[in-house]
Amino acid sequence: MALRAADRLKVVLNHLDRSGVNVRTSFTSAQNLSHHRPEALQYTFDTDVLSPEQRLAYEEDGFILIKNLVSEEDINRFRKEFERICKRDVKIPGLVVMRDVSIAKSEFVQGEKAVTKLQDFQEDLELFRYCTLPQILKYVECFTGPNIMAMHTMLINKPPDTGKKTSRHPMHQDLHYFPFRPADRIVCAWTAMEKVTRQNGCLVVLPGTHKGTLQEHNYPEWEGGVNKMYHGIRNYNPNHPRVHLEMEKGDTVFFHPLLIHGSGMNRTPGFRKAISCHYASADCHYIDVEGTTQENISKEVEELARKRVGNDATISFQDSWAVRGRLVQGDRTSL
Ligand SMILES: CCCC(=O)SCCNC(=O)CCNC(=O)[C@H](O)C(C)(C)COP(=O)(O)OP(=O)(O)OC[C@H]1O[C@@H](n2cnc3c(N)ncnc32)[C@H](O)[C@@H]1OP(=O)(O)O
Ligand SMILES: Nc1ncnc2c1ncn2[C@@H]1O[C@H](COP(=O)(O)OP(=O)(O)OP(=O)(O)O)[C@@H](O)[C@H]1O
Ligand SMILES: O=C(O)CCC(=O)C(=O)O
Ligand SMILES: [Fe+2]
Ligand SMILES: [Mg+2]
Repeated sequence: MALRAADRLKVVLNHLDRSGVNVRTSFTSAQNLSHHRPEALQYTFDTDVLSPEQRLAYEEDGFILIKNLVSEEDINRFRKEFERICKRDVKIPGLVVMRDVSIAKSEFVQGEKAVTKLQDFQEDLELFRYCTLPQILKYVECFTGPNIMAMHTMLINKPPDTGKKTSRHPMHQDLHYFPFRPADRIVCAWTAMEKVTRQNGCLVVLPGTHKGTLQEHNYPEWEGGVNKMYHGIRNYNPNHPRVHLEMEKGDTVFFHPLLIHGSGMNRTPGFRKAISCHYASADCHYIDVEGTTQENISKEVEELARKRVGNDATISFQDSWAVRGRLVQGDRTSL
């Protein structure tokens, strides 16, 4: 019988360990992204944080769940700040408050009940504290190396579904939104702000899909509507094995930007909150997405930027990321 890939990797590791070859990728190679790394471990660095089993699991699955990583106290503080923002007690530069499409386009609902997502909270000192938590960065470093940029921040407040199924997030790869590479030096940290279950629309992931390529994305043809920029994979295969990531408050999943994921609708009367940050190595570089599958999202982002800042200034897709990115560890070498 064929060995599972994870078992194959274990065999490779054991063999290399016994033969005295150093298989533990070091920060020396992390700093130089083009440096040769053993093929056995392509996605992680050894920083004495992930066990060999955890590294193999991430290599194999493209995600790893760490239980109880963020304290109750911190999460309660993030929740308070979210409430302050929704009540408009604070005005944060650059922050986007997004309402669910089915609510925004029909009823008039005020306050946090209308808010589906906060995006770009990098200027909010309290929420941005999430991105700098040492226990998060300790893990992030295993994927990005030591120079770390917080590139994209979100607080997701998945509302009870209105009946139109708009609370779903279609299956996608986050890399679709990012004009920087290499993909393996990007990681998302996603922390449950309360218990998340299949009932309230937990994350759904397709393990191993991080080993594939970036797929074509566009708006799914959903009768009840789709939220702005919620692109989904065009040829989504509903038969691929799925994992529902049920998590407790404070549990954190780290996942690769090519991992196909989404979330189902919220069938409960409560809101399902999560806070997340996408990190990238500061050594990553911007790419031109013209003529690629990312051209549609880049046009959409540039269009939205034009609406916000007016026609005179042009903000490119790449610029939109460069202005939001914040250094959280090491040196801002490139991004
Ligand atoms: C790894 C990354 C993965 C992702 O980030 S996926 C999601 C990324 N999504 C985004 O970045 C979207 C950010 N959202 C926004 O920019 C804003 O919320 C958005 C959609 C422009 C609305 O801005 P507002 O300031 O609320 O503007 P507004 O109330 O005047 O509405 C303007 C027009 O937009 C519509 N709208 C509002 N919320 C929407 C929604 N959720 N989905 C789709 N359309 C929506 C609204 O009906 C209005 O349309 P119209 O002009 O009247 O036809
Ligand atoms: N046609 C589709 N195209 C893209 N993504 C889809 C499609 N249908 C569902 N999804 C996505 O698949 C994931 C799972 O959706 P689903 O509604 O089945 O949730 P679920 O939590 O698995 O619920 P259930 O318990 O009913 O299976 C979500 O990310 C959802 O948005
Ligand atoms: O919290 C969720 O439902 C998933 C959100 C997500 O994957 C995203 O915004 O990229
Ligand atoms: Fe995502
Ligand atoms: Mg389902």
